[in-house]
Amino acid sequence: MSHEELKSLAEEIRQRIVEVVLKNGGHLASNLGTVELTLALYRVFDPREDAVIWDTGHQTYTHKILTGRDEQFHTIRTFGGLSGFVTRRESPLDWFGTGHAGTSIAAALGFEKAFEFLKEKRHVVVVIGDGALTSGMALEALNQLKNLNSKIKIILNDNGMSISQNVGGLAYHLSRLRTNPIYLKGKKALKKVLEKTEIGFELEEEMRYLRDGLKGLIQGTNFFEALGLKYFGPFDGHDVELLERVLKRVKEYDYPSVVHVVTRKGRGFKAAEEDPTTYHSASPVGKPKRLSYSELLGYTLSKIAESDEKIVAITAAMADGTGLSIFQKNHPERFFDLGITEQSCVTFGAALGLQGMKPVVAIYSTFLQRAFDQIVHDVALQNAPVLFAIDRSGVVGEDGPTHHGLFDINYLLPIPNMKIVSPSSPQEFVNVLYTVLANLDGPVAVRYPKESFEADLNSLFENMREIDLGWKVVREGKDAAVIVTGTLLKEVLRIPLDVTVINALTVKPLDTHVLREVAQNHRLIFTVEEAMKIGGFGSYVAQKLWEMGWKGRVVNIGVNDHFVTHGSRKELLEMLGLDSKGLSKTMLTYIKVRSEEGKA
Ligand SMILES: Cc1ncc(C[n+]2csc(CCOP(=O)(O)OP(=O)(O)O)c2C)c(N)n1
Ligand SMILES: CC(=O)[C@@H](O)[C@H](O)COP(=O)(O)O
Ligand SMILES: [Mg+2]
Repeated sequence: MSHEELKSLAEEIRQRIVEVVLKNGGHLASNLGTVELTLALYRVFDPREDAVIWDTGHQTYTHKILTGRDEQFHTIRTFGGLSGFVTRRESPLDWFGTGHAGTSIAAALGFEKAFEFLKEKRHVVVVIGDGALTSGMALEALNQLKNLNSKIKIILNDNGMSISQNVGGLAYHLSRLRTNPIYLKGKKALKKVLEKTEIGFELEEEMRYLRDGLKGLIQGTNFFEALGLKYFGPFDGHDVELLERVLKRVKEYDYPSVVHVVTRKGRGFKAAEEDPTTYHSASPVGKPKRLSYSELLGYTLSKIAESDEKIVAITAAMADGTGLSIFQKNHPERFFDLGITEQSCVTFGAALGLQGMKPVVAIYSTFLQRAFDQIVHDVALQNAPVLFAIDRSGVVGEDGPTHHGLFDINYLLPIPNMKIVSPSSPQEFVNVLYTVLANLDGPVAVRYPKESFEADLNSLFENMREIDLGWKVVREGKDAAVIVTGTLLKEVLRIPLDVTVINALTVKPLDTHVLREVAQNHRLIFTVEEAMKIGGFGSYVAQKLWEMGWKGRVVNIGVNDHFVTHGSRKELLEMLGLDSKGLSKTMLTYIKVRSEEGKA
């Protein structure tokens, strides 16, 4: 394929991505940045033979289009359609499934060792973004490459951005490499040579020139070389021909190598180039804008922090997603973005809390999984006052199984000192934050879903007050009792059955007073939660009921023991039987059984 043909193929792919993502939603900016890089990569490495490991996996739409999924591409992120991430369920050319950042280099090392044991001759290539590179996992694995005699090739896709501006010392180092005049001069020089000669271009010499030039200019250490890796670049990541030549040469190297390529997030789509943060994870066009729980967190914390200067907020590279960018605008000196470092965020929060501050660590439920040990060892064991704002708790929708927040109740429940609260409505959410921050004396997790709603902020703040975090009986009925935690309360209240409904605001501790009363008046109790059933809220309630010596039947409703696919949140709740229709059906079945048993 000629250079011109490649260029027009890139353009065609780019247009297709824009068209589909504007309709389905998705990671537009990141994908527009990797079109040429992917084309060059697959002209040099064969993903059927060589293990190509994508970090995070949100930038792989061109990879999908080029690896046999062009026809289904229009279904991406829809229920039953292609995943928005890399998954082995979808293609053998998706070598290593991902959705969380930072796993690629450790996985690549594992593949490389396996190929050595199996005596298979394959190259192992990583594509990792500058944001993902700052995560602990990536840095830990980078540190092992030399030690393990690795030869993996790492393509560092540097666009200067995580979801928002990339932060930290490494980001600064990369920006210095990117913006140095030798690179800019070298880029022009390379271009000239390429224009003049089709063959015989000694790229290695050019690369050496760049490398040595950079070394001198940077005065001191290149981070990658200090770790014993060969560093090449930076190169223009939108120049397919140049990248192809670079990769061909690097492929032959017997060293672990980093090829630093510079790309532009949102490339070719003006709105995304100008605002890559908004277009990082774009909503479908035409979706009405409502207030989300994340934004409500940002507004509420900003408001409370006006009169409480102890409050500080911490994010792991998700300032916008968690709504903390709102807090950042209002209280910039009390906002911390530590990059993709969930573990560090939790430990940083623990220490702040132990010194009398009121840290709010806002992390998506799925990413907080990374920091389990820090929650146990640094926070709970020392009873450090930390408010965990656990966003995207429950099913998130289109991002699918790597991103659903279905395990938080289950991993937090057994931790001593930990309190867990699941508000059922925006007003309750505001009041819970207010109450918890006014009384913060140990770890408290507040979990809320990826949901939006019509809301009047003024009215929410007018009604903001300290509340009792105990359970409330919100409806009386005779056929059964339903104890529900979180925003599924609204689904339960739509059920056309004669049941008592209890809003279980706290998952831990259980409100044993209300539970005892409910147990006295009912022989059938349902628990409802948007979380895994095994080891969840329902099991905890059941355990308490047995300990009380209750003799009735308890039925736990939640997510069964399997991973949940992608689709809209509505479709998934329906599929899981967690919407009012599904809940009603399950409950009716047991109510009938119970009444038959009563007759017998
Ligand atoms: C462990 C973890 N934390 C946070 C995220 C959310 N996240 C997804 S992509 C991203 C930014 C990644 O930046 P980079 O690797 O530079 O990729 P780019 O989008 O810039 O191409 C973040 C923070 C994640 N996927 N995994
Ligand atoms: C790839 C990734 O992990 C994030 O970009 C995530 O997809 C964002 O999710 P939200 O759109 O729910 O913020
Ligand atoms: Mg980036």
